[in-house]
Formats: sequence, C-alpha cells, structure tokens
Amino acid sequence: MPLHVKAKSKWKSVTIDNESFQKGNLKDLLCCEELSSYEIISDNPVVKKKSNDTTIRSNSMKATSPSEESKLKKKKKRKKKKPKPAESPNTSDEKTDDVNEKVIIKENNKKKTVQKIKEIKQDQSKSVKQTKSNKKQKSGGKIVQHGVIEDIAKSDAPEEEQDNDKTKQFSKKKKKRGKRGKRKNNQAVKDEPVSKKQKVNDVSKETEESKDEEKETKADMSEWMNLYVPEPVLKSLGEEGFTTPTPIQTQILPSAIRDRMDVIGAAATGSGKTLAFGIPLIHNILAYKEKIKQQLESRTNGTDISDSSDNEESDIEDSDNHSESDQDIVQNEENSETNNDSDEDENDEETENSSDNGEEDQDMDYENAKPIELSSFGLDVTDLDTGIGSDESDEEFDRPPSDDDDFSDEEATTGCVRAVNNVKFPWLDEEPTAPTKAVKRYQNGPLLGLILTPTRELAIQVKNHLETAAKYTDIKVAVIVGGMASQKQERILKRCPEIVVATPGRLWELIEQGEPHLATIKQLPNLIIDEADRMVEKGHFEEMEKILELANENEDVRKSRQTFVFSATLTLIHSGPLRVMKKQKKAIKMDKASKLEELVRRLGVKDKHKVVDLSPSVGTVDTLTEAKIPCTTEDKDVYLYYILAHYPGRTLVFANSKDCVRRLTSILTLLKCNPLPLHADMQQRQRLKNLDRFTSNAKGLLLATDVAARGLDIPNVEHVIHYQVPRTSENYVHRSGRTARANKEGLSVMLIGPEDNRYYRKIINTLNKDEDLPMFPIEIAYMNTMKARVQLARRIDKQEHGAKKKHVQNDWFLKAAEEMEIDVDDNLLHDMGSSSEQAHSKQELTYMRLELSNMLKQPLSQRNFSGKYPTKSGKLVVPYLEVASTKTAVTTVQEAKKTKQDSVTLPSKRKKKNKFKNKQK
Ligand SMILES: Nc1ncnc2c1ncn2[C@@H]1O[C@H](COP(=O)(O)OP(=O)(O)OP(=O)(O)O)[C@@H](O)[C@H]1O
Repeated sequence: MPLHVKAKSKWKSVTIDNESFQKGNLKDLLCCEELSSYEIISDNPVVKKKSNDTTIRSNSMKATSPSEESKLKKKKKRKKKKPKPAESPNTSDEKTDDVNEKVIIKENNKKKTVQKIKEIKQDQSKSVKQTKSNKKQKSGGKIVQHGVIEDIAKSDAPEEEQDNDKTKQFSKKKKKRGKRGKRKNNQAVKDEPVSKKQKVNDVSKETEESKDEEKETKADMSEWMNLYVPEPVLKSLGEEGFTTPTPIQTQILPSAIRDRMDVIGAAATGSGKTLAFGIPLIHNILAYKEKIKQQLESRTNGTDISDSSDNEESDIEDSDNHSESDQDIVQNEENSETNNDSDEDENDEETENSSDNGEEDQDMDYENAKPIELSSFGLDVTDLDTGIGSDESDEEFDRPPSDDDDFSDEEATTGCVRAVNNVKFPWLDEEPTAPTKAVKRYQNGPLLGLILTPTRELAIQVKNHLETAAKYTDIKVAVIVGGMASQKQERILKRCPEIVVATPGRLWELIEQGEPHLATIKQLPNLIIDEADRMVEKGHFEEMEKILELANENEDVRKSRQTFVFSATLTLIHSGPLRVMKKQKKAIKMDKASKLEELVRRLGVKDKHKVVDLSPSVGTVDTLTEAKIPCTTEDKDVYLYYILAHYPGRTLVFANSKDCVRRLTSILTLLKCNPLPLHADMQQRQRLKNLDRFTSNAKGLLLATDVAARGLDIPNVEHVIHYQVPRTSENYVHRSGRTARANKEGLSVMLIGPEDNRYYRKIINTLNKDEDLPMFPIEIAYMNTMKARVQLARRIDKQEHGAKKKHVQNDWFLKAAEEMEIDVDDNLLHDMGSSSEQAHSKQELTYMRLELSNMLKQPLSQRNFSGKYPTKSGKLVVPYLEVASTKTAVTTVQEAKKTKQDSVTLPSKRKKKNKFKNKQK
C-alpha cells in the first residue's frame, strides 16, 4: 500500500561532512534536508490517519527521480519486514501482504512502546528537564520510525483503536479502583500500543497517584502507635495532620482502650478532649461490630456463638457484657413497634416543640426561608433575609414566634445515609440460611454511644469531629438537638446511628415519645458527658437526670458501660472568701476529691475509674494573654469600640444577658462594626448561620451570651472580650478558652464596671492568679471622637428600640384581645404619641443617622493637624490617621506589661544604687 509523506513544516537543509562524500557512501545523494513536522497519508482510506504534530528531527532524502524514490521505499520496506511474521498474533493466511506488513509493524511498535515505557519510567526519577534533553539526544531516525509506525499502527486497526479507547477508559477508571486497578492498568499499557503523549500522561498520572499514596503514608504517626488507636482512625488523623497526640489524648487512650476504664478527664480548653473520648468510643464500636460480625459468620457456618465468644481474649470480657446486653435489647425491641417509613417525604416543614431546658438551650421560633450552606457546621438550614448587621436586625428579637419556622430538612447532615427498615435486632434468632438479612439487621443495631453536651452548636461540632475521625469506618453519627423538627430527627434515628450526640432536652423528649432506637439506651455501652460540670449544675438540665436514671436503671448494664466525663473546669475549686469560711465554721471546704466524688455518684461512673487532671493551675492556658479595663458602666461601649477599631482581628464579645447582646448588636451595627449576635432566643438556623459567618471572616465580630462559652472550636479567634465580667470562674475559663486554642496565642480582656468588681476579685482568687491582671493600654487621643460616635449611636438605638418595643407589645395585646373577642381600653396600650409626634420622632431619627454617618467619615483623631493649611483645591485635607494598630493586641499588652514591670523594678534599683553611693561617701 503506497504511503505518502505530507510535509507540515518546511524542509531544512542539513549539512553533511565531506568525509562521507569522499568515502563514496552517499554517491546517489543530491541534497540532504530535514523535515520536522509531517503527516503520513495512505491511499487506503482506513490508513488515512494523521500523525500528531510530533516535532522530530529527521534525516530525509528528497529523491529527484522515480527510480531513486522506489529505491528508498524498498529500503524502508526491508527495514520494516525484519520482525518475524509468526510473532504477530493476528497474522492470517487470507490476509494480504499489506495487512501482514501492518501487523508486523504493530508488533514492532508494541515492543518499542514497551521499551519506551520502561525508559520513561526510569527517567521519572530524573528531573523533567533532564528527561527532555535525553529525548532530544536520541537518534532522530529511530524516533521518526517510531512515530510513523505508531501512526500507521493506530490507523490501521479500528479494532485496535477500540482497544485503545478501552485502555483509555480503563485508565480513567483506574483512579477509582486504587492500587489493584492501577496494577492491572499498567499491564494493559504494556500490552497495547500507546501514543508517546499518552504514555507520558499515564506515567505522570501514576507518579501523581503514588505521590498521593506517599503523602498518606508519609505522615509519621508513630507517636500514636502505643495508644491503641484503630487503623481507620489513624488514617483519618494522618489526613488531618494530627501526627502527635495531645497530652490528654496520650494519658487517656491506653486506659480507655486497653484497660476499658471509665475516665474523668480535665484539661485546658482547646487541648483536644473531644478526640480523647472520641477515639475510644470509635474503638469500642468497631470492636463490638467486629465481634457481632464474627458471631454472625459462625452462626451461618453452624458454629455455636457462645462457644466461640467464650474463647476470645482481651475484649471478650467487655464484649460478653455487650452480648448480654444485646440479648436484653432483642427482648426489648421485640416488644417495640416496627417502623418502615424510611420513604417519607423528606421535604416536610414541621413545627418544632423543643423542650430543651437551660438558658443555653431554649426553644427557638421559626419562619420560612431558603436553604443555605453552613459549611463549617456542616448543616443546610433555611436562610433568613434579616441581614444581620443591617438596621432591621432588631426585628429578629422582637418578632413573635411563627409555627412554620424550623430547620430545613436534613439540615443536620448526620452522615447516616443508609436506608433502614426497623430497629429490630433479631440477628441472633436469624436462620443461618439467611446471612445477608442477618448482616443487614446487624447493621441496624442498637445505640452504642451517647454523647451529651450543653449546647446545640457544641453537639453539632462534636458530631462533625467524630464523623471526620470515623470517616474510614461504617459508623454512623447523628445529632439530636432542639431547634430541629423532631419528626425529622426520628427519621434520622430510624437509620440506627451507632453514635448519637445530643442536648438533653430534645433527647428526653424523643425518649419519652418511645422512639425505638433511643429505647436501647437502657443497654447503652458507652456514655460521654461533655462539659460535665455544667451538665450537672443544679436545676440546669432536669432531663439530664432522667436520661441518666434510665441509662443506669439496670445495674449490670451500668457496670459494663464505659463512661467518660470531661470538662476543662472539672477540678476547679471555689475557695470562697476567708471571712465567710471563718464565720461558718461547719462549712466544708469543697476540694477536688469531693467535687469528683459527687460527679462520680451523680453520673453513675464506676467506682474503679481513672482521673486524668491536666488542667492548668490558673485555669487558663499559657498562650493566653489576659488584661483588664476598669471603667464606668457607661464607658464600656466606648472601650469596646476602641478595641474593635484598633485591633480588627476575629473577636468574640461575651455579655451576661441576651438584652445586652441585642443592644450592643444595634449600636455596633450603627457604628459599622458588622457584629453578629448569638444567643438562646435566636432561631437555631440564624445561630448557626452567624457562627458560620463568623468562622469564615478573619475580621468577624460575634456578640454572644454564654451559649457560645463552652466547647466551640472556632479557628483563630484572636480576642475574647468580656463586656461584663462572668459571674463564675468556670465561665471565665471557658469564655477565654475560645481563643488561644491548640497552642495558639490569644487575648482575653475584661471590661470591669463597678458592678463587676466583686466577680473580678472572685475570679482572680479562684484561679490563683498571683497578681492583678495588667491594664489594657488605651491611647487617649482617640477617645473623644469615639465617645461622640458611641453616644450618638446609643441615642439612635434607644429611640428606635423604644418605639419598636412599644409597637410590638401593643400589637400583641390587640391580637390577644381580638382572639378573646374583648374590647381593649386605650389606656392599656402604650402611648405611641400623636401622628405628628410620631412623624417628628421619625425625622429626628433620620437626622441623627445622617449625623452619625458624617461622623464616621471623619478621622478618629486630629492630632498633628492645625487646620491652617488649605490645599490647592481650596479644601482642607484632614490627615487620616490609621486607626488599626500595626501591632497585635497581644503584643501591645505584653509590651505594656513589660514596661510596667521595668518601671516598678527601676526605682528599687535606683534606691539600691543610691544606698551604695551613700555608703561609699
Ligand atoms: N492530636 C492533635 N493534633 C492536632 N490538633 C488536634 C489534636 N487533637 C485535637 N486537635 C484540634 O485541637 C482543637 C481543639 O480540640 P477540642 O475542641 O477537642 O478541644 P477541647 O479540649 O475539647 O476544648 P474545650 O475545652 O474548649 O471544649 C480542635 O481544632 C482539634 O481538631
């Protein structure tokens, strides 16, 4: 079959040294030219296939006569015919010589391709640059031949083409298949002719994959090795970059996993307590599941389960206890109702009737809205257009609750994706002939771990944390908290998650309703109480006590259960004022031991338990810088504004009441500080939305009550400001612990008004702070302008909020009267003033807003400015003073502290020097 070369670039002359001519080797040669880009064209339509624009170096002879051309072709043919025809698997007697030739060419090509791959693989270890230069150095002729043959081979065989396509598809799939697939694919690459480009691509893909694998294996996890961490958890820890266990994790894991002891853990905020209880929990569940699986297998094989389980080691004792419990579960569940409604419409909007207790976890009000993404909290909740930070944000606080307001569907991404039929657990009674059914049932097992937390946000966070740690297992984690429709949570529970993270109120509500999965709480093998000191506070969580009562009902179950009790302030002791102690001679001083004893008793912890107390003696971590600003109550707003304006890092401001948060939100919004409120009276989705916004903004400002004080792990919070001093030392520790987490620096500042003084003293005493906290340095130059702004903002807020409050109350009263069909005496309603008075008030507000807006455009300080120098344009240029400090707040406080220390020590040094001089005299 005639083949033609179609030039795609210009022929370039090639110089040949004279010696070659003299030897007579090139007597027929007229000229020598080189073609770097070309296309092979065959008369056969099937062979008409383009070569790639492979830029190659070639030595070509341009024949000037037909005889010379034919000679050249013959030469080429002879070269190509070298391989034995027998080597070709496709050779057939019926085929033409041309076809034979092509097959031979293909075989030849295959060999070269394989050789090439080997070469390229070897070259992988060298730099890319080197590889390129190596290729250039190779003989041009060889590469030409390779290129030609490759193209012919490709075009020649449609079947082959298909195979190649398959190979490509396969190579796409291989990524998913992992190692095994990759090995197979490599084989495929060897067997098939592949283009050079494809080869290089494949090899580079392979290298990328092996790099990924390396990354995975590269993380040195040796420090976790003696801590009995399950393999899949190690893998996810490695991925998270957690190569070193924190001290609390190192201390707790062996006792919890190897010795299966109950653990009471106290360690500083941000020290990794969640994983300290999370890893043992995951371990226990994996061990339990493995045991059940083995039992199932032995059942299906006709072996007696009890025999095999009796002979097991290590975990056996515990597992046996579990199986004992399981028997109970079976009995228990047999009596319970079977649910088969996993196909329910997931888009229902339901009314929520949370019964959660405590200031931190109250019922939410609801309203309709669009779904939004809450990345950091892993939730999809419905959106609100209230625009926090906007002038309308006040409405949010005053609006009466609406019935159809709720979390959107599946907002709490529980990670429970399996459809579940029922919560029955009768795998032990299953016929050995039905292994698949039994395995399915086994997957829908009882509740294996319950984690109780005081707030919804913390519960969601813990759930996310555990899901990450357990991502290479089949363990399902669900969150059950108030503020979500209980029907949806019931659906989540039907999927039988092994772990439930919950706030006590909603959990108890569902238990009371007889939710079948939660009914297995009576056989609960793992219980964790996070922030335990808060959870057991008197009258705080009534439901908590009821849950514990139920879980501890069966003494055998309680004894076989593993219980974890954690908090940063578990061992914090309040000494109390000495004069009171002296007066009440009989008063017993609460010490660590008695505090823990009380916890053990109330939570049903086993008598033999391990206490790990790594909490710092001063309550807070070393990396936390603390400071104070003593001031009048009135000036607190100004100082707060000052800190925010000077140090615009991510800041969390705590106030003692929801009303204070509301007021500050309004004022700081007017001052364009973009605050985000967070308190228990807000709708749950708005709470999460604000947390998410705060987390994603490096200069975010969150104004919160103590609902955000415990456990929240928001990355890189730079400052915590206590607008009001917390009433307990525990709250001070937890609030301050939102910054300076995981060995990072952070600042905690207390604004101390006259009403805060005694609480401040108490905190300093309880936390054994050996000295008064340093003053937070303030530059007086800015204060007057700041004060004027703040005062105006306060006036606006007062007028606006006052009118709004009256309006809402009147509306509510009128509505109630209408429902009761009674007339309302006008005297009972708030006087909103005449219409002209109302119009006047509105106008006044507009002026004030305008004035504030102008004020905010002015510089904060006009020092260095005499006001005498008009510019070319005739306007005065007010020098703009950069208000944001170039130093961090932490550095500012630390430097001020050092200067103060120096100034204290200096006079005494001077005195000494003087004494020395006097003596000399
Ligand atoms: N071994 C580890 N290596 C690195 N980071 C870790 C490790 N363990 C936990 N962390 C990270 O440290 C941070 C704090 O952990 P965690 O929230 O568990 O602290 P905590 O002790 O429970 O704090 P708090 O008392 O405030 O609740 C988290 O971001 C967590 O992912």
